[in-house]
Amino acid sequence: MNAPLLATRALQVRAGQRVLVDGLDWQVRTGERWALLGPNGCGKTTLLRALAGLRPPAGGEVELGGRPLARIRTRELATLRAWCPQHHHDAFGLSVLEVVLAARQPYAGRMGWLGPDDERLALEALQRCDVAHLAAQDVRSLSGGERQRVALAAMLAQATPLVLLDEPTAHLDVPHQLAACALLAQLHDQAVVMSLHDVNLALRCCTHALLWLPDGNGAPRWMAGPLDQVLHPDHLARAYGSRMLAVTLEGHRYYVPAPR
Ligand SMILES: Nc1ncnc2c1ncn2[C@@H]1O[C@H](COP(=O)(O)OP(=O)(O)OP(=O)(O)O)[C@@H](O)[C@H]1O
Repeated sequence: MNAPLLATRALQVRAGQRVLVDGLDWQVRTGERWALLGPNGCGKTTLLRALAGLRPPAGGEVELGGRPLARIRTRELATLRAWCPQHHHDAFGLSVLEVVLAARQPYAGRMGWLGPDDERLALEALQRCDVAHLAAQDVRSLSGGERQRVALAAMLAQATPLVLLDEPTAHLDVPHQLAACALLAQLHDQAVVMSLHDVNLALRCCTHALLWLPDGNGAPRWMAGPLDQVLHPDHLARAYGSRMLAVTLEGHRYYVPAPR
């Protein structure tokens, strides 16, 4: 088994007075795709931001490639992990190609110049995300789904060993959700951690899951492991407070909420 790329040790994450994650010991390896699952407000985004190095943990540590995240400088960090947030705020009228090229900036030479290879990689990424035809368009004019696919293209262009995505399929229509899943499933040389609301998408494109479970009193527990161990109907019912039925259609397993 290869060494963990991302590891947390006794990780604690808080938001205000709330403890969202407590004592999390967890490891992510290259080739694995983890779904972060749990109800609204359980802490998926806050945990992802802590893993990305965008907020300090309240306790414990995050390690990337065996090094404490806090000791990795910003520029190097940008070559090690890509962060694809849930919301995109575009302040300037950059073209779509310029936005994706910005993801190549960590690899720029001393003068900050990008080369023809960077442009080729950016264009390839746009093509893989079905937005090459928008390359010259002002990023502020895109639809929600188009903007999301441009963000995925930027993530591909950044070419980092670790990819962290917050609800990457939000805003996408069903064919593009499936295409995004297929794309992420091809990233065999990278590790992927993504928050998702759709358990069935997780079943389709992930190998592992980290599932929020309520704890009667005190901090919640996050259950980590291979998908088929974690995504059990009983666990999902505890997490979401709603009974789930497992069905098999054309050889694929799906979960549907039971009628109340
Ligand atoms: N500074 C803060 N002070 C108090 N509470 C906060 C603060 N920041 C975030 N929270 C709360 O922390 C909780 C976790 O938020 P987070 O965005 O991580 O949840 P999430 O699981 O990603 O939710 P969703 O599925 O709705 O996107 C929320 O209840 C949020 O209101």
